[in-house]
Amino acid sequence: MHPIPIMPQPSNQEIKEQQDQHPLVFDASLLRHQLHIPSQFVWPDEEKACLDEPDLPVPFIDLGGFLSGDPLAATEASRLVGEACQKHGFFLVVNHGIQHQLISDAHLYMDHFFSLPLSHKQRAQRMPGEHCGYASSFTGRFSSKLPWKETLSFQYSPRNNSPTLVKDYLCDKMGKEFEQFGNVYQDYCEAMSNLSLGIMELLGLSLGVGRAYFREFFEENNSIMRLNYYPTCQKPDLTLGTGPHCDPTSLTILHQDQVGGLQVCVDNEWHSIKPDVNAFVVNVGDTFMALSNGRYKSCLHRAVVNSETTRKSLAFFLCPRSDKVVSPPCELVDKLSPRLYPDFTWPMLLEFTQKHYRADMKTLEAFTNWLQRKSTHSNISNHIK
Ligand SMILES: C=C1C[C@]23C[C@H]1CC[C@H]2[C@]1(C)CCC[C@@](C)(C(=O)O)[C@H]1[C@@H]3C(=O)O
Ligand SMILES: O=C(O)CCC(=O)C(=O)O
Ligand SMILES: [Fe+2]
Repeated sequence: MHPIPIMPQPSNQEIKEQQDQHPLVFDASLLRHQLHIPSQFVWPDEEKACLDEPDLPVPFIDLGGFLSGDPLAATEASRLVGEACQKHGFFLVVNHGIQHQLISDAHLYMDHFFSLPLSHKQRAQRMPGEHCGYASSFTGRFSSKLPWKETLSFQYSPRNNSPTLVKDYLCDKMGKEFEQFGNVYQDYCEAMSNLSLGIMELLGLSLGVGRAYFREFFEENNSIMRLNYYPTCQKPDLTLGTGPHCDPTSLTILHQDQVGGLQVCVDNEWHSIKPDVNAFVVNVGDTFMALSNGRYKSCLHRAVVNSETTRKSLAFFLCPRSDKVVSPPCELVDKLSPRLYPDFTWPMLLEFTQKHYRADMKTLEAFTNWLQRKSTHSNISNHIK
């Protein structure tokens, strides 16, 4: 019989020294057991989260009547949506028409993907400056306040442009055996895009620009789907799964699993959003805030992690087609409400968040200043020519 070699286990001090000397790799299968949290993952005191913020009692908006064409139900749903968007920019929807099976498949296939060994997931490695692909935390991208999460992101555009974009991307990166995996997310994105167009009708009604206005604006969208996977962490009060931010995108439709961890900031207080398997959390992002000329708020939120259970969320980020100019309809601009943001296109804001600025709670303000500086600069250079 051969003796089984027993590897001596490194002490926490040794782990700390090793990590301070070698480039950081977020391998969740190892890091989730470690008592020492590398300093790059430790958030400053003023941004540290409390894991059990009080639940926010938020009303569920029932979309059943609206989706089946009842005009009175549409008026009521748009009133509730409008109220929530003016106040804090997020709400929950139920009876949304998305098959329960599709949502549970989307969660199940996430488990398959993120349980793969790191090297296998890295076949889809996100490239510097790009927003799509697999990222194990953002170790090569940022050097501090790293998020305790792994993500897989991909682009989505509705059917007539590219009916198999999602599936083709995932199969191309991960191999042919990921065809079923690709089909699930292709279908999930299509369902999310349709749901978001319905919500755009409610937003249009509530803002008084008509039901069709934003639906048409977003009909051909260039959206992003992101799978967020938050491994357990031995010191969850030091870290954050996703730091405090407003989504730079237009509208986010999020499905969180039953673990809990999403928190939103309302009137300067953080609150937890209790998971509900039947509900989607919807939030306004910076691009829609600009489109509504500031009438609707881009919602400030974050995600915490815990020491017991891995958490998952599915985020669909609705974004305008690349060539659409983000400019509010004339009904939302007048003497009392002058233009708050300059015209821009989604690729300009996306590039800003991928190359110049890490998205946080001030992205839209920073982007506006950046655009204004750029335009002053180019006016000066044109003048000099
Ligand atoms: C366009 C995007 C950038 C981020 C992914 C989408 C929409 C939300 C952005 C993000 C989640 C905001 C918090 C910071 C961020 C770096 C993250 O923690 O993932 C952001 C995403 C990103 O830049 O990759
Ligand atoms: O995981 C969550 O609950 C929130 C994630 C999030 O805010 C994001 O991906 O933008
Ligand atoms: Fe977000």
